[in-house]
Amino acid sequence: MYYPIMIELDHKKVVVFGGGRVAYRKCEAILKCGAKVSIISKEFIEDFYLLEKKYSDFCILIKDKYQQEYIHDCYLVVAATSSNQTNQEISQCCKQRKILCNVVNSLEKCDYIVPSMVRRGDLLISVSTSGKSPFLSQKIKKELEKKYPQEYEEYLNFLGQIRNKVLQTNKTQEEKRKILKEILNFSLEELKEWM
Ligand SMILES: C[C@@]1(CC(=O)O)C2=NC(=C\c3[nH]c(c(CCC(=O)O)c3CC(=O)O)Cc3[nH]c(c(CC(=O)O)c3CCC(=O)O)/C=C3\N/C(=C\2)[C@@H](CCC(=O)O)[C@]3(C)CC(=O)O)/[C@H]1CCC(=O)O
Ligand SMILES: NC(=O)c1ccc[n+]([C@@H]2O[C@H](COP(=O)([O-])OP(=O)(O)OC[C@H]3O[C@@H](n4cnc5c(N)ncnc54)[C@H](O)[C@@H]3O)[C@@H](O)[C@H]2O)c1
Repeated sequence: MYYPIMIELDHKKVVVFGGGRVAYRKCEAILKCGAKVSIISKEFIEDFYLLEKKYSDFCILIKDKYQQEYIHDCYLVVAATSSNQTNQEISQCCKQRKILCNVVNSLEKCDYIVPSMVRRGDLLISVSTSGKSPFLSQKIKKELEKKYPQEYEEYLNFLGQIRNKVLQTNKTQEEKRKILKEILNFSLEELKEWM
């Protein structure tokens, strides 16, 4: 059974192998979290060059085939080449160096797997099928996107502000808990009026 965690990637060094659609999806998600990403591949799809522009201080594209020297002093690795043999070598190298590696073509070789995600600011809803059906994860994600629209970002920010205020009062622990639970019965508009 998998144990879910949220990893702080800000300014951490991540190495991704592969320059296709799957590597691109992984890189985009990792770059959004503020990591420094080196991407090594024999070829890159066009979108990578836009990504390199957008995250110029955080992203470097290296046109080369896999070599183990690239796996040095890094925090996370993604093996996303189309060569099963290469992905396996990357996985082995990471094991020796005790670096966590995601292997996109082999669940068994993964030290960690990536869930499907709905982000609304600081609200993160993630879905995983433990590798059984990534398409089901994607389907459930789409359902959740409808149930939790963009407004949840502002709503959560507001709840956070109210929580800080309530925690600063000299009410009892029990009273604070009661208020923080009850405010969830109100919509953003109602809370704004109330404040
Ligand atoms: C959620 C998402 C996140 C992401 O990739 O960031 C993700 N896969 C996504 C899409 C997707 N993946 C696949 C297809 C093609 C259709 C199909 O085959 O079903 C599509 C659809 C598409 O591409 O649109 C095929 C596939 N996936 C894996 C294997 C290898 C294997 O099973 O061993 C193969 C077969 C490869 C082959 O045979 O060639 C493995 C993994 N894929 C995972 C995550 C991890 C488990 C997540 C979970 O528990 O559900 C895990 C274990 C490892 C990992 O990658 O972390 C992302 C949805 C993005 C979104 O939310 O929109
Ligand atoms: N985990 C997932 O979510 C998921 C989803 C779909 C497919 N897959 C699997 O992911 C893999 C990649 O899929 P894709 O669509 O991105 O493939 P792709 O063929 O578009 O891209 C593969 C990339 O790997 C590079 N490459 C190949 N050998 C290399 C080497 N030795 N060193 C460096 N780079 C090398 C190629 O140049 C290419 O850029 C496939 O094995 C596929 O089965 C995984």
